[in-house]
Amino acid sequence: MANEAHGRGEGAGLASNSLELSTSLERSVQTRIFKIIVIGDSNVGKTCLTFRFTGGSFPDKTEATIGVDFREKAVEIEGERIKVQVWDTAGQERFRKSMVEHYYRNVHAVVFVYDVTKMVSFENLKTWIQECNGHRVSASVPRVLVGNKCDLVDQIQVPSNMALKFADAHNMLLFETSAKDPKESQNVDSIFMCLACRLKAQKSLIYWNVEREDGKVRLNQEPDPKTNCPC
Ligand SMILES: Nc1nc2c(ncn2[C@@H]2O[C@H](COP(=O)(O)OP(=O)(O)OP(=O)(O)O)[C@@H](O)[C@H]2O)c(=O)[nH]1
Ligand SMILES: [Mg+2]
Repeated sequence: MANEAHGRGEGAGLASNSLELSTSLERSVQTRIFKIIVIGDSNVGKTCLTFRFTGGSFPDKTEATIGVDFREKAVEIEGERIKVQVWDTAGQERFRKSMVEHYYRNVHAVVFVYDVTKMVSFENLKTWIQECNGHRVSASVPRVLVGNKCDLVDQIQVPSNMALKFADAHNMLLFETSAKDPKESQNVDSIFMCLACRLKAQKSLIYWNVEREDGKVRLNQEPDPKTNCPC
């Protein structure tokens, strides 16, 4: 009897375990991952911006990024849990050469960054856009422009109207912000959240995270032209 009772108990345990497993599997299968790459000259603050978004703080010290650093943040948009995977790329040519193909492969959105206190970093945006276009990034992949280091008010070289004109000409939204200034942290978040909202509406740009299975599955659905993006 004792064995029987024990046996029954085990069975119930198994059932609840498998229920838990399937629920967690379902949750993980349903998590979409959006790959967003952050591009721009060295020293413009790409690492600090991605750190601010994913970690909520400004790093005390950074070193030039070598290759790429990945940072992830789970966000919830209209009740859906989404993983925003930020690819913080190297600005220095020697540290990025071998990685460039990987940056652009299956990218969902691109963030171009310049430093508002360095005109040359703004002028170089043309080259970054050319590189991006050269890697067959589709026109439907959303792109935004970010002018960083706005806290250095006395040193600003790139006027807002010039940046806005450039952004308009390239069909991008412009964010002027500071990774350093804590008061700007919401603005930094909105760069990535705005892109995530747009991507959520584009059903073709979906990667499902099948954590317990081999790799990721790409779904080929038609894009949904309707967007709920608030920006
Ligand atoms: N004042 C100010 N300094 C910043 C800001 N963002 C970054 N910095 C500083 O700018 C320097 C470069 O920042 P990083 O984030 O490492 O630059 P990066 O674009 O990642 O550079 P690479 O990895 O070489 O491509 C660091 O000394 C940061 O502290 C900002 O918003 N304001
Ligand atoms: Mg960096």
